Amino acid sequence: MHQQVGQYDLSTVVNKDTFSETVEFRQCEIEGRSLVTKQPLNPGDIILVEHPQLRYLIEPECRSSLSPHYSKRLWQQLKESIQNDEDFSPGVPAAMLGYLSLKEEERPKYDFFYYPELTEEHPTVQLIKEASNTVVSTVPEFKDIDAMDMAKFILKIYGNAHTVSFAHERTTQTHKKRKERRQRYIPKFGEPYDNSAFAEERQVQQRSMICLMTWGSKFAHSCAPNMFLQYEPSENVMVFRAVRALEQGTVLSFSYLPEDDMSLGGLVCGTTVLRQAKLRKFKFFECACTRCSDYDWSRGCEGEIYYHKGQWETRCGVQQDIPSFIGKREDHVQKITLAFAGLAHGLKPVDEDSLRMIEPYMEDLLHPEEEEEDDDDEDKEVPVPEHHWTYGSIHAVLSTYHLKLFSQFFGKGLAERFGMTQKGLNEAVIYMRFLNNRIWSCPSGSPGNPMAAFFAGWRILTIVMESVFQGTQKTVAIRSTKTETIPGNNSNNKKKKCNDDDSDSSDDDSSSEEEEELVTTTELIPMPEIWKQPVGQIIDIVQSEWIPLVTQVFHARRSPVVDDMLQRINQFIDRVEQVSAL
Ligand SMILES: C[S@@+](CC[C@H](N)C(=O)[O-])C[C@H]1O[C@@H](n2cnc3c(N)ncnc32)[C@H](O)[C@@H]1O
Repeated sequence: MHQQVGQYDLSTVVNKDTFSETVEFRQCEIEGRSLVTKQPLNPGDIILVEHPQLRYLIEPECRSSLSPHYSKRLWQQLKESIQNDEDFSPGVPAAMLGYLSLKEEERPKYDFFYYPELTEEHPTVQLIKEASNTVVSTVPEFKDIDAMDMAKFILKIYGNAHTVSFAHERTTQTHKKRKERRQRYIPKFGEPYDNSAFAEERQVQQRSMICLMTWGSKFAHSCAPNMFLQYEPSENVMVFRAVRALEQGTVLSFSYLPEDDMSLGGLVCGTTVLRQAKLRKFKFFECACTRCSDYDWSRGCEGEIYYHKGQWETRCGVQQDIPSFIGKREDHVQKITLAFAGLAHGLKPVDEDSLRMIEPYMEDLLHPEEEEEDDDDEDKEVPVPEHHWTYGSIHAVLSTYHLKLFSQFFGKGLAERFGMTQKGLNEAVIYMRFLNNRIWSCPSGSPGNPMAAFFAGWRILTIVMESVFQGTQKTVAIRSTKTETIPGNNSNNKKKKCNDDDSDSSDDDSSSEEEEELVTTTELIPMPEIWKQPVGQIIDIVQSEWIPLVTQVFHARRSPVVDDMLQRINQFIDRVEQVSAL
């Protein structure tokens, strides 16, 4: 089967011509029906721009065009139908509301979507069937619904839809005032670089929405995908771009696991076992992508032993200490690292006790204390291997702790006295190198996931940038006289004059005080010598790898979010250059 996409409905596709020229619809051996390139493509080429066929909020809070049937009572009843499984709350209730909003005549459109057979012994299939039966027999709004048709619809959502997060700004009185204050500051101090204080003040919440795409759902999944997808809320379109050069006849893929997940790369940076478990549970298939078929590089096995398809393979001899990390202890370390990452990155509130534990706990994972010789060798703790993904996450958490959390809780002065910034910068270098060596590309030479590595690294880079900005400037208060605000006058000279006046304040003429006001301004100060090496190493990675990749991938169609990221990186590099010259 080689079919032209034009034989089907292209009404949701924005770039109909290029989409039809670029891809064809084929039955592939591993991935089933898929979209395959009809011609060679370059990184950044736009493959598909598509409006969702259906979209709704995952967690609605009021009745709106995105959830026309919402009511507090109904939502509660639907949630109760799946109360035994946390993983599915609120995905299933939201899909049920989505089904309720479908018009009868729209239903045939959903025949084009793949779903697993209802007879499958798959736990998700069973759960969705049971929940649908319960709701139809107990909730009045659903009494005329065919339970099995709704179950099929929910399975189609799970199997095919995309979850997109978008910024949602809350506008309460306080926030309005804060916004105004921020606007007043911008002309004085410039745009803040993710100054998280401002980010919190703005109260921009991330909301999640389900988008079902007619054609976007036909692409295969890969953990080392050849496309990157991004939702653009301003146009309500999903954009699929090539991330590397592709030959004619290549199966197009994106990652069904979110790559722009900023919680340190999430699953895409995790082990094959974790990624496959998630895809099995929510997408109903065993992933057979190149990264899942390769050795499991994120398990930290190098040189001698490889974890491959559930068992150890050796080339030359056995290294006992590496496998001993896999298993119970590995699971434990993963859980702890992820919990701390959640705290460190503001996903959960951090209490002081956990904060105090972060550093010693992470250090102990990296360098476990030597235990007394024991008969029971099996329980002997080994350091987290250098190439295990949790090793990367541990350094990301430590970097965040040193650069941000410590000073937030115990004060900036103390942090500086303890050399926290330098420690944090060193940790950031280790993490960013880890991402580039392990996730960006696979050590076997097969492609990795550079976009996921970029987004995971961005989380740390913003913290690094913020620390360097803060550490290379100081705020000084100066007196300024209103009468001196002559257009075209050099403001620096003006400030200098005021300072000079200040130094001789004993001679101040008190009659002029009425005309003076206190103004704050920032002055650049040199970067501490010991920061220079890690900051230079970070800039090397960003300049040699990150900027070229992102610029290439987004060149044909710009993205406001990515433009903003690049602009902030460039401002950071400029700042480092400026203060180096001081
Ligand atoms: C969203 S659908 C993709 C379109 C689907 N092939 C169809 O016929 O409509 C996802 C399904 O495609 C197949 N698939 C996609 N990527 C795969 C992969 N990396 N390994 C194995 N199967 C894959 C699986 O059957 C999966 O359930």
